[in-house]
Amino acid sequence: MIRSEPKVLLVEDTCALAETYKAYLAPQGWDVHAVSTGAEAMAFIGREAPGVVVLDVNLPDGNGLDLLRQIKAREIPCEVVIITGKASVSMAVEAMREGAFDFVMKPFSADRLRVTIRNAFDRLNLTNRLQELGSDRFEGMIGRSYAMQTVYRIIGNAAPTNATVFITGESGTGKELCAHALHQLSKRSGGPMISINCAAIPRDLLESEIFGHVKGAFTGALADRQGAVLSADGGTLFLDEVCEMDARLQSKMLRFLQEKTVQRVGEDKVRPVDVRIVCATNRDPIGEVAAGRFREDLYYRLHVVPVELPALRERDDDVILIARHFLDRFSREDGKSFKGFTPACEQRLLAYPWPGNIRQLQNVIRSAVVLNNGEMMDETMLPVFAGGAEPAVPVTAGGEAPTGAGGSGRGTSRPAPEAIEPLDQVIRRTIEHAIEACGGNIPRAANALGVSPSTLYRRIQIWGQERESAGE
Ligand SMILES: Nc1ncnc2c1ncn2[C@@H]1O[C@H](COP(=O)(O)OP(=O)(O)OP(=O)(O)O)[C@@H](O)[C@H]1O
Repeated sequence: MIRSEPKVLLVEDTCALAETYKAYLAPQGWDVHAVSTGAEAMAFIGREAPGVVVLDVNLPDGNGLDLLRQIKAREIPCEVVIITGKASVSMAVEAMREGAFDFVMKPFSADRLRVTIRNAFDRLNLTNRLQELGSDRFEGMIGRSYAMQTVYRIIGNAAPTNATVFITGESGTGKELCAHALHQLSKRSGGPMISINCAAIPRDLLESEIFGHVKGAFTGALADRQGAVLSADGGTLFLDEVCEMDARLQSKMLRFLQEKTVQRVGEDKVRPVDVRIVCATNRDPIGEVAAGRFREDLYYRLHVVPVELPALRERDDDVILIARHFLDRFSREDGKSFKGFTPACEQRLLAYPWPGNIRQLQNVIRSAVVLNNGEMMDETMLPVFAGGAEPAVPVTAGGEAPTGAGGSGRGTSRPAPEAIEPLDQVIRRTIEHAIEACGGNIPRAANALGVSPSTLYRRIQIWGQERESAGE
């Protein structure tokens, strides 16, 4: 269980500076401790579990980045704020990529340090709330797979900052939903969020859609248009399919990012704007740069915090959680009485590769609810499976398939309904078998099963809790 006491650890080897920071933080009522080396810091963290660690990048026994990596590798539940000088700012940027909450550059005011630490505590509290909820939802996103937990953590860390976020992922993986989460969790959530799909707007109109125009600037400019950038002032601008911009627009975008000013088409006036950029693509942006279709300098300007959304087929059993959510929602909306999926149907949902990801899953379930009736949805109601994707029969570590699992493929003989083993039971037996076969080594068993160790730890925890509540 994550602890969130307002305990702050300062890791700073210059005594005078440590005392100054302590004095800065004294009025906040936090329990502030200072140590001067990385080794002392790790010992303190292990013993006292501070909520926030404020870390100088230069330490006598290594650098702050190494310490940050140790904290992250051990999954220690705390937020890390990096203190950096001008000379080591690139290390601080690297630290953000490695999961630091924020960095403050020397010299900084007492207020800057206090606000950053307060934000870090807010972030930690939010994370704790999510942990308590079992983390299967985050700002409208459903899923508790390891891959999605990582995404939630990056969103949570990036949201309160002004850093540009670059979201990649196949079509339908939730890139727009992710952009909304970033806006909602930011301090800009009271401001506007403007979305522009660069692929959906004709290329010759895109510039004025983004930057605006004045009446008469070109044929068809019948009235002034503010444009997305000015409309997003004080908020977030989401540029979807950003790789579709042509070369001219890419240069204009680069200038805008450098100067933070905007000039509408046909107007001399330059206006300052305060906009946070989130962009997304389902292309491979590096490939687009290599092919000369996307400017490298623009790519690096935009690619500050990358978020990679995994394909649905890479999210363990999230597909079931999401499918149940859609089944429930559409059943309610359409006045149907579906309560769940049959075990065989869930196996087919898990086995299917979902090339159109969550959008495809949503559409498939929507039409199945409209076209069918009953309490349990079975695989015959989902025509997407007619293509013949075989169900994912969990294979035990010994190599054999457990009895009663699967067998619902078209053309194979069906097992008797009473022979069907509940999916949870099949999964549990498979996992227990794998752990036994790997001599109790959970990471090795996870590797053999093709899931993350945290998936196994989570399941083991749940079984423990079930045993406890059953009084075993
Ligand atoms: N984790 C999730 N849980 C529940 N619904 C989701 C999740 N991710 C996406 N969705 C839903 O799936 C649909 C597609 O999501 P979204 O439009 O964000 O995808 P996208 O990656 O932006 O797609 P595209 O690349 O085609 O623009 C939306 O209806 C969204 O609400």
